[in-house]
Amino acid sequence: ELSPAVSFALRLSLYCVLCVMGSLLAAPACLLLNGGRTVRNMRIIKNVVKTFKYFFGLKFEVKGLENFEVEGPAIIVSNHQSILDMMGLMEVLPDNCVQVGKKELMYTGFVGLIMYLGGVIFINRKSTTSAKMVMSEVAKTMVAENVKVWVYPEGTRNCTGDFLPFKKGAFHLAIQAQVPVIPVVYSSFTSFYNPKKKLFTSGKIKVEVLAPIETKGLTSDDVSDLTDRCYHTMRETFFMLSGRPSEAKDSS
Ligand SMILES: CCCCCC/C=C\CCCCCCCCCC(=O)SCCNC(=O)CCNC(=O)[C@H](O)C(C)(C)COP(=O)(O)OP(=O)(O)OC[C@H]1O[C@@H](n2cnc3c(N)ncnc32)[C@H](O)[C@@H]1OP(=O)(O)O
Ligand SMILES: CCCCCCCC/C=C\CCCCCCCC(=O)OC[C@@H](O)COP(=O)(O)O
Repeated sequence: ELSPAVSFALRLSLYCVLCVMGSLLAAPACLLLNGGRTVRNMRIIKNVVKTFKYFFGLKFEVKGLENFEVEGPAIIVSNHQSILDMMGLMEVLPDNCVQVGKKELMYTGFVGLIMYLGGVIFINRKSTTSAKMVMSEVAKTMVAENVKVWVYPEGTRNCTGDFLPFKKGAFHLAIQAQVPVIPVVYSSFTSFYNPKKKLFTSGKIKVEVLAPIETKGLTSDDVSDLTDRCYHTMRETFFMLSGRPSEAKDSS
C-alpha cells in the first residue's frame, strides 16, 4: 500500500498527464473535423475527458439532466472545488456550451490549446473593466449563435466544503441576454479529495441540474436578487447532496 501522500501525488500527476495526452490526441481531431476554434469541438473534448474517471475510481450520479433542455441559450452556473471539476463538467456538458475561464489557463501548453479550440472564453480577472467588456460581448454572441455559457460564479477553486460568495458577472450576463440561469451543483469532494491533507481516493460525486430560472423582464436592478436566489438554492442543494444538515433550511 502506498502512503496517502504518495498516492495523492501520483494520482494528481496522472490527471495532468491524462489532460496533456488527451489534449494531444484531441487537438488534431478538432482541427481535422471542425477546422479551428468552435464550440463543436467540445463534443470531442467531452468524449475524451469522460474516460478519465475510470482511472481514478470516480463515480458520478447525475440527476435533472432534462433541465438543460431549454429552448435556446442559457447561463449555467456551478460550484468550483478543484481542477478535477473539469471531469464533472464534461460528464454533464450539454451541446453548444462554452465555459468562462481565467486567461492564465490559455498558457498551459496543449491543454491551453484544447481550451482555445473548444471555444473557452478567457477573461482577465485582474481587470474588472476588461472582464466586463468580454462578458457583455458574450451576452450578444450567445444569443446570435445559440450558445450556452458555463460560469463558475465563485470565481476561483474552493474545496472547503462550503461556497464562497458569488460574483455577479454570470447574473449580469443572464439578464443582459435575457436568458435563463441553470444552476448545477456538485456534492462536496472533501471525503475523497483534499489537497491540504494530501488526500485523493476513489469516490462518488452527486450532481444535480436544477430547474432553469427565467430572467425575461428582469433589469440590472434585479441582479443582486437573482444572485442571492441562486446562491441560496445551490448552497442548500450542496448540503443536501453532501449529506450534511443545511443551515439555510433552518432560516427559511
Ligand atoms: C481532451 C482532453 C482535454 C483535457 C483538458 C481539457 C481542458 C479543458 C476543456 C475545457 C474546460 C474548460 C474549463 C474552464 C474552467 C475555468 C474555470 C475558471 O477559470 S474560474 C475563474 C474565472 N471565472 C470567473 O471569474 C467567473 C466569475 N466571475 C465573475 O463573474 C466576475 O464578476 C467578473 C470576472 C465578471 C468580474 O470580477 P471582478 O473583477 O472580481 O469584479 P466584481 O467584484 O465581480 O464586479 C465589480 C462590479 O461590476 C459589476 N459587474 C460584473 N459584471 C458585470 C457586467 N457584465 N455588467 C455590468 N456590471 C458588472 C458587479 O456587479 C460589481 O458591482 P457591484 O456594484 O459590486 O455589484
Ligand atoms: C508549457 C506549460 C506546460 C504546463 C502544463 C500544464 C498542464 C496542466 C495539466 C493539467 C491541468 C488540468 C487543467 C484542467 C482544467 C481545469 C481548469 C481549472 O479548474 O482551473 C482553475 C481555475 O478555474 C480557477 O483558478 P484559481 O483557483 O483561481 O487558481
